[in-house]
Amino acid sequence: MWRSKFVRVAGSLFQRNVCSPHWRYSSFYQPRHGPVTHYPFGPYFHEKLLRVTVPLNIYRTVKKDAKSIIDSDSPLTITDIKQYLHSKHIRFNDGYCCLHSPSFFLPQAPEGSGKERYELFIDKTTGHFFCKETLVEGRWEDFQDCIQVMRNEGTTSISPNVLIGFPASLEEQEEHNLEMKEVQRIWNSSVPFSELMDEEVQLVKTMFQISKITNATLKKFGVRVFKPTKSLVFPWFCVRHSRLRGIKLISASTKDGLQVIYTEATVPKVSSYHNLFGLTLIGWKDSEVVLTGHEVDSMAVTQATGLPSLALPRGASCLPPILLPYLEQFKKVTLWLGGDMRSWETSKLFSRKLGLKRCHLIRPGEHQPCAIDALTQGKNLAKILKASIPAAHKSIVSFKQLREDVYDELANVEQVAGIQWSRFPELNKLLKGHRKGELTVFTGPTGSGKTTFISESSLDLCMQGVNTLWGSFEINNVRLAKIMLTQFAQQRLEDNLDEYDMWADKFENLPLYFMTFHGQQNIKTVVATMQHAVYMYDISHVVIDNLQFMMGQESVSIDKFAVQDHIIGIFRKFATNSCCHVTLIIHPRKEEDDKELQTASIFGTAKASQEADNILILQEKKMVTCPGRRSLQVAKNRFDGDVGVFPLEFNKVALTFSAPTKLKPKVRRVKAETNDEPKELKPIKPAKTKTPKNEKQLKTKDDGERSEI
Ligand SMILES: Nc1ncnc2c1ncn2[C@@H]1O[C@H](COP(=O)(O)OP(=O)(O)OP(=O)(O)O)[C@@H](O)[C@H]1O
Repeated sequence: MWRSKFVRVAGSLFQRNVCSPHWRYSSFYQPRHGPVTHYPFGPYFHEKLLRVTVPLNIYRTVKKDAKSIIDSDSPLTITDIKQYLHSKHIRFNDGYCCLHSPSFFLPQAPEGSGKERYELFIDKTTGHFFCKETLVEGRWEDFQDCIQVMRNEGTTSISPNVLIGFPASLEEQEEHNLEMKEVQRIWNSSVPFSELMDEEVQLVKTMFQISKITNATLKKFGVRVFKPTKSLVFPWFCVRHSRLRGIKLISASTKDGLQVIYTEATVPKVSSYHNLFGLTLIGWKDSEVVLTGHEVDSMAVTQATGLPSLALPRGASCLPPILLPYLEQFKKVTLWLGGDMRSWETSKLFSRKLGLKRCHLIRPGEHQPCAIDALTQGKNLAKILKASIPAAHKSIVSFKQLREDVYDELANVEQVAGIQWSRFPELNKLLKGHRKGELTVFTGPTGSGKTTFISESSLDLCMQGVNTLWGSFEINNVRLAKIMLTQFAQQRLEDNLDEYDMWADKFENLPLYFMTFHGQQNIKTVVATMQHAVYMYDISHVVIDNLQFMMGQESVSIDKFAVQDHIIGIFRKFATNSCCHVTLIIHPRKEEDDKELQTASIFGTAKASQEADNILILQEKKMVTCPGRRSLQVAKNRFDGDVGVFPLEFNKVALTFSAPTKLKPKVRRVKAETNDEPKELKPIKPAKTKTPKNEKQLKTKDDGERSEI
């Protein structure tokens, strides 16, 4: 569907093709036929990523379209941004994550008058800009457009309404209005603690384990109680206008009359809920902040220490770059995201995003739990904060600096082993868990169900909060999402269409993103997109289906295995540097009818197999007596060396491989010879130049043919 957007700039209407990567001003307008999308998050890669949810933004509309692919271009760098600003004589200060510039959406104070306010923030990584005063935001291209318009008009400022010319669709507007009504309704019917009876206050505090939080603190942070659902209500106020923008509800319920379960809900939905809880209490002179993962932790910190504290909107799961401008004023940021190893790992990653030099980390441990627990246990929070360690590390360290880390690994064996699959306990037994920074190579015969299996296993992790990015080059995103949704609902939704919205609503809230690539792709572009996704959405698991789509088809004379090794090396480096797990699906290089696949069936040389931390093979034949049955072989496991095989049962209705709980399959362990070398690895001579007969015909499944190599 072809749609255009119109932007009203300084009184003129310019047609804008938001799909074009090079669109600038009207004279640069390049019409291009195809679907139109607009993503507000980044200057370059925004059209290569697709989230399941549609973030609602009143200034911008965001459209989902699986086919919105743009040609490759060189990524934006901080040097590009600075050079542009210099060339246009735009003043700026270098901040931690952003460049700060006087906002051209406000009347400009004369240079050197001392009245200039550097309220416009330009993200150093993406070029995305945000004016804290007017709340106008946009892409780097939009920034350049505004400058161009001002130059043409001979003005030094521009109306903030310039970017409001992108109307949201009626449907989105309606959804937004409904959400705001809901926010107001819940807020108006919620009760401040001061209006509750003493017994009620005690009951609520006991239920939410916040007995040590005083009524004064709850009042200061504006927390209320919504009686109909027995929930705590945390407000999201706009800092500028004190307007209510959203709410977070935390409800408590009991399971089996014993265990208390807390559930969280936000309006608007999580993807657009960008509240830094506590922001309204921050003064412009504050130069130090404690960043926590939960609202109650922030309240505990402020109450116990008097220090400003902010809570991230989605806990330790992500730090959306749109929040970074609000953290620029702080010279010291202490990350105290929780009391477990996962929060610790995340705080190390977030400190990279925030600027290592200003970040300090609280190391979780028995004596340093999360802030609310520390308060409840009567610990000295100021002392814990004082013991925080600088995030910046030196290139050379001694064991003295490592000893605490080593102790943590020994004392938290389960957490170090990674996230556990809930649908595949056999994988937990062999691999022990899913860990950040590893490279898993997955193979299996053509059409054996590789995509189906990895789809379910990645969904399993995603449902547990692992931020996941799919690069599906073979089947399009609609088909992939359909498979995942079926696996999520564990039923044939074709026969239960009335349940579609209910499942889709739940599915939409998963931290799941798709690259919009399809067919052959350049590895550099793919990796750059992955890097962007890690920055924007804190992705910790990337699935690539499959490597053959990055191999290129032009030159038949190139040694294909050398290319494959090279690509595996690139993914290895990405996994390590970005602390992100990469699962790479690879077609086997040879399939012989009567033989099981081996590690050597995938790789050209032993070097490539050494790069992988885990090697998984979906075996189709011979492993079990019943023909057509599948089993999963863990052929390499660098974490602890355990390898083995277990049968898989395919459920055609739910498209799942996970066995029903009653019939859990048994794992057959195979002792690995070494940790690093797969058991059945044989030295293989690199293949010569001959291309397998049908390799040249590599096509996407949507081209109507299966990929065969
Ligand atoms: N164990 C199984 N038994 C029968 N059908 C299966 C099984 N696993 C998957 N399928 C079905 O086979 C088809 C192909 O599955 P899938 O695309 O996952 O295979 P693949 O190994 O990724 O294929 P390719 O080698 O072409 O990439 C799908 O329609 C899927 O539902």
